[in-house]
Amino acid sequence: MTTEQLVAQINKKQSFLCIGLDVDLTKIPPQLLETEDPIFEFNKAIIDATHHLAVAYKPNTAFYEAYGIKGWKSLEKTIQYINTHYPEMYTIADAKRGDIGNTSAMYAKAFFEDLGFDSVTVAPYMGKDSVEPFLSFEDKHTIMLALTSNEGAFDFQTKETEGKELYKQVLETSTSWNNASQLMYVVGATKATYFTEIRKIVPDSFLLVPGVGAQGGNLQDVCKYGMNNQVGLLINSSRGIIYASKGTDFAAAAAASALTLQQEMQQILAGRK
Ligand SMILES: O=c1ccn([C@@H]2O[C@H](COP(=O)(O)O)[C@@H](O)[C@H]2O)c(=O)[nH]1
Repeated sequence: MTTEQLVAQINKKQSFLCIGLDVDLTKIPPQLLETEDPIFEFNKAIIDATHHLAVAYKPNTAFYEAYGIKGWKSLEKTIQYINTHYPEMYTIADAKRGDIGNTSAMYAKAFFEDLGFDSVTVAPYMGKDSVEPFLSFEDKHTIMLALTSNEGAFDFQTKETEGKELYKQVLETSTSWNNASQLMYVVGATKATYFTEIRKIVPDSFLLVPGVGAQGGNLQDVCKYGMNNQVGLLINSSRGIIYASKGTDFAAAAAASALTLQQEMQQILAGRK
């Protein structure tokens, strides 16, 4: 999916919500555990109930890899289900990959070609030659960690070297890489006050923003400081939506939780006019 197609979906749905599909078998309704593929059945119900309220789905691969081959199969079935039934949805493999060039090329092939995701998250620590193999795929985005939502972000990302914080160096340097227009960046919702500085460096880029909901990030603040004239934000909530209820009403409860965020987003979008 191109950036233009993503922006068109945001305008059409009046939503820039990304729903995180982080399936933990200890948290899903017990009756699903009796099915052959509980992870997929859970995802399918959530997707069918929420696709009209969101523009993106983000399975974090850790939640699938944790269950071995069965988990990877569930991930494959989930992305195939989205691509077949809701091809307008933007998909993010939250895998945080990145390695020497030839290895990164294989990661890119796995997520873009084999699984068919629109984008993948990548760690910037190994630099340009570890990220560019992802960027060489047409109409695919590479979402690089910039300033993460966790407390540990302050261990390295905000530390200064040569008078500049590391996350700013990551942002600035990456803008010169081949196909940099296909980069997006992860910035945590818990770091709302940093968005002004980030927008000075990457005014036009999309930012994937996790941390709303369970981690306590504030949607209004993120939008106030981080929104650009194309919206430029994908706000992710995982646990806050998919575990809204553990009962048989889990999909309806997820939809209600997604609706609350979508309505808040619609109001914010209306306020920009
Ligand atoms: O800085 C980051 C980068 C990634 N994540 C991931 O996003 C979701 C957040 O889940 P919630 O349940 O809404 O807290 C999860 O997959 C994280 O691994 C992040 O939180 N922060």
